[in-house]
Order: sequence, then C-alpha cells, then structure tokens
Amino acid sequence: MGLTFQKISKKYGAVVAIKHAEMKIDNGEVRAILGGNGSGKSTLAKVLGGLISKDTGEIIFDGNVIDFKSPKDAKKNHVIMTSQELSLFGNLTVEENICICDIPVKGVFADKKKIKEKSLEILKVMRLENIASKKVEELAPNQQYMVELAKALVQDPKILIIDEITSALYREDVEIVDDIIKNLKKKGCIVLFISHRMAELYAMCDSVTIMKNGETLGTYAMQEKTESELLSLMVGMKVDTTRERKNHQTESRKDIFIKAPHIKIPSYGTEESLEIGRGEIIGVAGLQGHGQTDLIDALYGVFGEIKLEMDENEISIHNSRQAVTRGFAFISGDRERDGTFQERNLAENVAAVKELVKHEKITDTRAILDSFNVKYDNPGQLITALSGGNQQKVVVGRWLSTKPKLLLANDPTKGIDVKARSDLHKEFAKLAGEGSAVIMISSDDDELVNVTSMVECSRVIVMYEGHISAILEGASITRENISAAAMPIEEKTNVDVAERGGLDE
Ligand SMILES: Nc1ncnc2c1ncn2[C@@H]1O[C@H](COP(=O)(O)OP(=O)(O)OP(=O)(O)O)[C@@H](O)[C@H]1O
Repeated sequence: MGLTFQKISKKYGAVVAIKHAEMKIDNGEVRAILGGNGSGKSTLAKVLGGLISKDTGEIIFDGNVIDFKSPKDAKKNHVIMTSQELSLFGNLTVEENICICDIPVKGVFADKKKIKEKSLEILKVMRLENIASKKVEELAPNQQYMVELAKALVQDPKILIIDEITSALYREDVEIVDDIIKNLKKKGCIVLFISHRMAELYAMCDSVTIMKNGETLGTYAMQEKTESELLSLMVGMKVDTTRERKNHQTESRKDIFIKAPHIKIPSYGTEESLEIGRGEIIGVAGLQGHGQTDLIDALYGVFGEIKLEMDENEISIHNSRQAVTRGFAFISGDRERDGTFQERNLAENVAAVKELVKHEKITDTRAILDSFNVKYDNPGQLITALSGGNQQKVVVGRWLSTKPKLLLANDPTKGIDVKARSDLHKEFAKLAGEGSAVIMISSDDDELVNVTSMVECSRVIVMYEGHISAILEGASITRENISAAAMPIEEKTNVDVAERGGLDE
C-alpha cells in the first residue's frame, strides 16, 4: 500500500526533466523532495497531479495504477496539488475560491450560506476567518498561498502535493501549516513536500528523497542525515553549512554613506529613519506586513519623493528610474509581477536594467547566467521555460551586474535552492565587501541570521506596526531575539534584545 513511482521519465523537447525517477511513500508519510533548481521536483509533482503526462513509467497508489489526464481527474481521486503557480481567481472572494472545485448549490444557484460555512470551517483551522470575504487580489502574497492551501484541504486529500508554497510564508503561517500536516498524517494522507527551506523540512517531514538532474538519487529518514550531508548529496560535493559569525563593527565605527531621515511607511502612516554604512548588510525582519516592504519600497522611490543624504550630498529621488541612476538596485518580492518580463527571452531579461535604464551595453549575458549557475539552454529562450528558481537567479544576476551601491532586496532567495541561496549570500557579502550596502527583507529568520553573519558590519532591524522595534547586532542576531522583537512590545519586556538605538557589544 502507499504510493510508488516506477521509472518515471519526462522530456520537454530535448530537455530531460526527469529520468527513471523512483520512490515509495507509505500512507501517512510526509516526504520531502529536495534538489537543486531545475532538478525535476515540480515536473514529478505535476505528473502525479495530472498537470502533465509522463513519457514512460508507472505510478501505483494503494495497489492501483494511476495516470491522471488532468488536475480535475486527479482531484476526483483526492490527489491535490498546490503550487507556487497559484490556481486562484483574483476577482473572487477567498470563500468563493476555496469552494470553487465543488460549489454548493441550491437549485440552480450557488448556495452562498453553504459556501460561507464550508470555507469558514477550514479558515478557522488556518486562523484566517478575517479574510473570508476579501477578494484574493487584495491579499498579500503569503495570504494567497494560504488560501491555495485551504482550497486543497477542503477537497479532503489522500495525497497532497505542496510545491514551494511555503517559500513565501512567514513563521506564523508555517506553524499553522505544520499543524495541518500533522493532522493530515493522522488521517493517513501522503504529503509530498517540496521546499528549499531546510528548517521546515526537518520540522515537518519524515523522510527525504534527493533529486539531481532529473534522477532520484536516494531516500533517507530525515533525522538520519545532517543538513550538510543532505546538501552534499544534492550537489554532488562536500558542503559545510556550519558558519562562524565574524566580529562585528559597532554603530560608531560604521562608515555611513546614506542617511535617510524620513522614510514613509504608508501602510501605517508612520515614518522611520535609517543610516546605512558602506560594507553593511542590513536584514529586515518582522511578522508579515509590519512595514518591511514599505521601508525598502520608499527608499527606491516607489511612494514618490524621498530626500536622502548620500556621500554628503543632499539628493532627492522621485521614482525608481532615478533610484537606479543613483546606483540603487531593487529585487522585488513578486517575481512574476515585477521581476521578470515573461514574454521576453533570457538575454533581454538580463539586459533590462543595464541597457534600458543605465544605457550600458551588456555583452556578457552568458557569463552572467553562468556565474549564477542558471540552468538554461541558450540566452534566446523564453524566461518562462526555466524552473522557478532559475528565473529568480536571472533576476538577481541582472541586478548584481549593475554593480549597485545599495541593493534593496525583498525576499530575494524565495524559491532558490539551498546551494544557490548560499552562493547568493556570498554574492551579497562580496558586494558589501566592495563597499556597497545591502538591505534585505526575508520571511525566513534563519536566513537573516546566516547572511548577516558573513560580513563584519551587519544589523538586523525588526519592524513592528510600521516602526523599527529593535536593532540587533553581532551575537544578538539570533532567531530567538528576532522572534521576540517581532512580538508586541508588552510581551518582550524580559527579552534580551537591543531596543532601538543598537546594542553595546
Ligand atoms: N514548460 C517547460 N518547457 C521547457 N522546459 C521546462 C519546462 N518546465 C520545466 N522545464 C525544464 O525541466 C527541468 C526540470 O524543471 P522543474 O521545474 O521540474 O525543476 P524543479 O526541481 O522543480 O526546480 P525549482 O526548484 O527551480 O522549482 C528544468 O531544466 C526546466 O528548465
């Protein structure tokens, strides 16, 4: 009994996406699928979920061969796929979206009362009752991912595929997902969990199958392997993820080159100030929606004029184009909406900023793509033919090629594999080492702890209700301290965090 994949293969034209993939998963087991960007994880998930057909091989579930011809066919059999490519309708409400696969009817009309009841049941479990009647297009990305999951749960899955939807979730959301998965396990549901966040895999999964170049290399009990061992298997060479924190410069020793005394946070009608030092990586943390995105958007001129002192000159930035000409780079948190040009090829996507805004010719597209290990066929192919993580690497490569003085990044490693994520952190540290500064939001506190440990000069600022509630430096940058500072002020009175103004080392 359980789910068995036997020698599954799939090609997209000449590209081999999966090759003889094999796996066996027991009922009630939560299986992680771990692999680099483009290793075939989503393709395998899509074959199971009926989104694409396989070329060869067989899938057997509870003794029967299954071969779904469409997601609808899979859903009828309670095999449900959730993925980063959301299946929601922006102009419908959350409750309508949740029930869309099986709308309760009264006569020939939709039964609104039943829709409400059915969706509220699941939204309560997810602690999201307050968004039931909102339109999906009004929600923040993490909430949309939670609705995608809610929509899957009402369909009573026997097999649930979670493909990267946790990459945009905040810690409080992930805790809810963890509870949900534990419940599904009790009911015997099989969960296939695809994520690049190692802490999540260790917290939620029983076992892990490693994929590389479309092949399944092996399956291990989650607790049997350390993170470094799993990554070494995944990339085929020794990787050590343990990292020593470098000594940190204190506030007074920083070489401040940008002063921003009035940063507007429109979501709260508040204002903040920040001084940015050369060589600094500033991590931005907080519970979702406490003004982190506004902070970096404002610095990029998204809300209109911002006055700054830069290299001792008073300057004004009125829009993003001016920000770029001043040497700012901006990696948006929403790759599909404002990160990539979906109908353009790789070369055009790489060249977008340098050629269009800075009027400098790009001659080394391949070198940029290769330096970020983008898995691609040729620079002329459409960006949409790349896996999600590889698309994100193109976006990052594009911006770093402009050699920015200040990099503003909103969850830049979302969907990027663990090895590439660590390579990217090294690129950020290198940029800082060359005298630039990096301000980076992450929904993953562990990531902020890691990235800020790589340079001498770094801080994590934690936001709460539109204000910077704490600034952590040096050894105080820990997951626990970030978490404590992100909570309401009253609850963190006895916690060892540096209140606004920084810590004495
Ligand atoms: N629609 C498509 N057309 C052509 N090639 C594709 C298509 N979708 C995926 N591929 C290719 O198939 C391979 C496997 O992609 P897949 O999306 O399964 O990888 P993945 O492991 O899920 O990656 P990621 O972690 O980046 O999401 C990659 O080389 C990718 O470029």
